[in-house]
Amino acid sequence: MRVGLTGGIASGKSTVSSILRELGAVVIDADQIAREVVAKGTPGLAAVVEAFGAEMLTPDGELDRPRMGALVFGDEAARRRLEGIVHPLVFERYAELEAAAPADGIVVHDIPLLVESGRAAEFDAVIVVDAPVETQVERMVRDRGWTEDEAHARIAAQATREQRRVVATYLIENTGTLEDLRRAVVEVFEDLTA
Ligand SMILES: CC(C)(COP(=O)(O)OP(=O)(O)OC[C@H]1O[C@@H](n2cnc3c(N)ncnc32)[C@H](O)[C@@H]1O)[C@@H](O)C(=O)NCCC(=O)NCCS
Ligand SMILES: Nc1ncnc2c1ncn2[C@@H]1O[C@H](COP(=O)(O)OP(=O)(O)OP(=O)(O)O)[C@@H](O)[C@H]1O
Repeated sequence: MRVGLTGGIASGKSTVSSILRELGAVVIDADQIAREVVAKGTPGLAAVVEAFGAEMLTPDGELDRPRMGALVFGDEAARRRLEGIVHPLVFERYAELEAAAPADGIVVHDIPLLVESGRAAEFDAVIVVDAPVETQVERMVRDRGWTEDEAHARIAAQATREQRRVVATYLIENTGTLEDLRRAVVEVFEDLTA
């Protein structure tokens, strides 16, 4: 069964995907693939440098992620340009991983931009992790050291909570404790495997 998992930034999506993995699901993580395709020395990173310049590299030759983030989340045209380079590479790698995934069992597709890319209908079920904007911002400021403005800029580049809710087969409202979250995920998993 192909299950989509999505949620706004810092909504708790990675926490949900790791609980699902523990419960026995296979998880394909789009954020992780998006990092791999621009790892040091890849053609993907070379294409990014060609488009945005060598100043987007760290002295070690890695993508300077904070710098790239500061550019693209303040400039929509730049973000679209980066997505135009990275997303086709992600799709390619994604297709390989998907072909290698088990045919039975639960395969969770952890895709932050699932709604933005209009792909919800491709899945047998979609899990949406939702948290209030204030909670998202609080977590980003605490965990990533961003300013509130930087946190809001990321949220502004994404679908709204309402847009995500309409595609949800399962809506997990992550407003309680981590224990509450785990309970909600177990419930969803049990329903998926019933
Ligand atoms: C700009 C980059 C280098 C910033 O890196 P950084 O380490 O700060 O963020 P990271 O990649 O860990 O992403 C964290 C979260 O940001 C959000 N985010 C990332 N890219 C985008 C985007 N293009 N649009 C909206 N939100 C995004 C997602 O919620 C994601 O979970 C990086 O996010 C990137 O390469 N983005 C373009 C590729 C992309 O669209 N990835 C998203 C899933 S395929
Ligand atoms: N219910 C909760 N109570 C307390 N902390 C939580 C809860 N849910 C998630 N967190 C914490 O909030 C932070 C963000 O969660 P997580 O990394 O799962 O979000 P995410 O949606 O995957 O974020 P990103 O979009 O950045 O990948 C983590 O430090 C996580 O431990």
